[in-house]
Amino acid sequence: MEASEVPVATVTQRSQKSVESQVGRIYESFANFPRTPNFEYYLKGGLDNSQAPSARPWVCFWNLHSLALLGESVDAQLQNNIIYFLSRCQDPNGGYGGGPGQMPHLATTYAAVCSLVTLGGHKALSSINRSEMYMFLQQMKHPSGGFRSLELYLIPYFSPGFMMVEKLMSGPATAISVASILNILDDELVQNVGNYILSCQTYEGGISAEPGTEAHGGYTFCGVATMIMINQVNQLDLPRLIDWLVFQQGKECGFKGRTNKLVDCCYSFWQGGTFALLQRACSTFDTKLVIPVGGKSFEVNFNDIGYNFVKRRVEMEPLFDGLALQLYLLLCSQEVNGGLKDKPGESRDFYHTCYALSGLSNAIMKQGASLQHSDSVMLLSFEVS
Ligand SMILES: CC(C)=CCC/C(C)=C/CC/C(C)=C/COP(=O)(O)OP(=O)(O)O
Ligand SMILES: [Zn+2]
Repeated sequence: MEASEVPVATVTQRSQKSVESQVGRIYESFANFPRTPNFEYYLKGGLDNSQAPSARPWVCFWNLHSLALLGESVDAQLQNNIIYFLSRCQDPNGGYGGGPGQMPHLATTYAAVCSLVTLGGHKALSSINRSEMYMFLQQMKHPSGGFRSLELYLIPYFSPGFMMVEKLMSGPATAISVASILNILDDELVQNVGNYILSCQTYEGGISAEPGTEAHGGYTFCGVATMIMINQVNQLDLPRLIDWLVFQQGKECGFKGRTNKLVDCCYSFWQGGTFALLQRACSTFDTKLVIPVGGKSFEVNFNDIGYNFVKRRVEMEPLFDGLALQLYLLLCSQEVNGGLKDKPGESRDFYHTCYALSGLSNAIMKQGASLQHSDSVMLLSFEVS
């Protein structure tokens, strides 16, 4: 080949190469960072506590909720052990940490409270310190309407002492549902939460973890459930939200968490459960999904949330293919030796088992049938006091 025939990279191709190598370097350095105990890390934790040392109340919740969905109970000895263990995770100033002596965190607080409510009974419920819990939730509140997950969150690999105010969508959802379950929800805690969630609804229609980021099934469930609990769900752009949601059921029949990603059994609950919430919320609108835009403020009616809401009759047609979803869950997500997994080729874990069973339970519900008590524990509240 003559020298003149050797293809010369264009300016655009050279810039593209340079960007790719920069991005490659960023990925490489991220891969070498020590993992922070963030939600995704411990969600994907393995089958035993040792792999999820900062998520032990979650391990309690995923297993208790799975057993409840299967109609099983735990024996008295195990119940006592769980109550005792969670009481050791409770901070004297309110909230629950990921293990005994760990700093309280909203996500583990939510998991601990849901575990105790699932167990039920005086001993479990009275172990929750409600007045300190209220103080803890107040401390976690941020003026933007978001909630911090931890009081101070240090990111050592940025700069020492850098303080990140973590306001992921799971913050408002866990804080508001804990307050609602414990009957300590008030106007002060609700202040600005709706605005924060509205600022997270994206151009696609789904809800993101924080403003300006990508819509995701997990955060969409959190956002919608929270808006229902604070009686502001009709402020969201619901037609657009439902449009986004229906496109998340993939051709494999399971749900994906976000556009152009792969299906994963846990979204059977996060996305499928959002349909269940919207079907109940929308059944009360006389406007049939024509939602007024802007301005109108809605009063919070704390009596119309929780178990009453979950038991509402559903008049709307199903909005996703529940039978196809059941097939995906039963044929593609089940492990031969028990447990459920994200997708074929992955291994089973407690998190996916819990949310695949929750999604399955939602998918097999008959039109108009009321939810079982155990189906509703996730984020939806009922009063315990
Ligand atoms: C109440 C509460 C605490 C709710 C949590 C909500 C929730 C499940 C958020 C999603 C976090 C998560 C595991 C994202 C997966 O990202 P990925 O990039 O690994 O997976 P993807 O490709 O499916 O998006
Ligand atoms: Zn998953």
